[in-house]
Amino acid sequence: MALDGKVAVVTGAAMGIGKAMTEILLQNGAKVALLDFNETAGKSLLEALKKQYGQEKTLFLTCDIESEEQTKAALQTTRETFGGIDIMCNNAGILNESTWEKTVSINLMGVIRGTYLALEHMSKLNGGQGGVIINTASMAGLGPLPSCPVYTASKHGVVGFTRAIAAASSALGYGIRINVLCPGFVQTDLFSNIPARLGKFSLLADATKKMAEKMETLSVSEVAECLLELVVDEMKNGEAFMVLPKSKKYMTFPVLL
Ligand SMILES: NC(=O)C1=CN([C@@H]2O[C@H](COP(=O)(O)OP(=O)(O)OC[C@H]3O[C@@H](n4cnc5c(N)ncnc54)[C@H](O)[C@@H]3O)[C@@H](O)[C@H]2O)C=CC1
Ligand SMILES: CCCCCC(=O)/C=C/C=C\C/C=C\C/C=C\CCCC(=O)O
Repeated sequence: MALDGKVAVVTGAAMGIGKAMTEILLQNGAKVALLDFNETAGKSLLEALKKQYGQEKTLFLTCDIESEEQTKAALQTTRETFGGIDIMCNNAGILNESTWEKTVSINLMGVIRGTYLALEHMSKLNGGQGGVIINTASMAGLGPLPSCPVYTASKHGVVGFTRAIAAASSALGYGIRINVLCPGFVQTDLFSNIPARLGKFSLLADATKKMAEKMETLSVSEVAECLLELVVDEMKNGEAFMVLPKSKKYMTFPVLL
């Protein structure tokens, strides 16, 4: 898919990986609606992006993806402002093993919500133009991160949901490709204050830091490059793309049928 003139939505766009995704989409000619519940960071980023890319290329919408009403309204406003939605990046996520229900609600339910609401605008069965949806999981969606059982569960959920809805999209003719990104450790706010995020597993903080040192960390722009690959490559549907500093690979899974 060529990005010039296309319309993208990025959740969790104010900081970290979402910010880098927003920037790479803009650099490649897309218009981007930035959704985030951090209004201060979102508005400040918007101001900088408008100076760099022009007034008409971006939009910031305060949106908590836990809220059906706010997410629905944000997608409607994006469509009314830019004329449609071609690319949906369900990226917002948290890591907090203490408030574990919230971790599941944002990381898994937020991705499902964002996908279903985007399909209403994008699916060819609803009169949409088709397009591509990219969900952000993690390497913890492919294997266990012992210090973060609930985060791990939420990310496995994102991988499973994405692969199944991608197969459904293909079988039912939605005209939408749906893929999932699975990065290793990335230098962002989420990857800071680790003991405080782990709750009853804080004793495993040192082991987690050692694991991250051994695997090495990614920059946000390395992850954004992989998002771009999944967006532009028309052959990619239902893929789980594992991204590490020195290697990236499309995962293979057991064939069930
Ligand atoms: N940093 C890392 O090591 C890795 C992160 N990931 C995933 O990448 C995604 C982005 O994470 P980072 O950029 O690292 O985190 P971050 O903490 O730097 O940025 C997350 C952004 O999402 C927003 N956000 C959080 N909850 C939200 C909600 N309910 N509604 C709207 N916005 C919300 C935050 O305000 C923030 O702007 C997450 O899904 C995370 O699980 C995946 C692999 C590794
Ligand atoms: C404090 C931790 C921050 C967590 C952020 C995050 O999502 C990082 C995850 C990094 C690694 C995930 C850990 C375990 C994955 C294990 C195995 C994957 C196996 C893949 C394979 O090749 O089969």
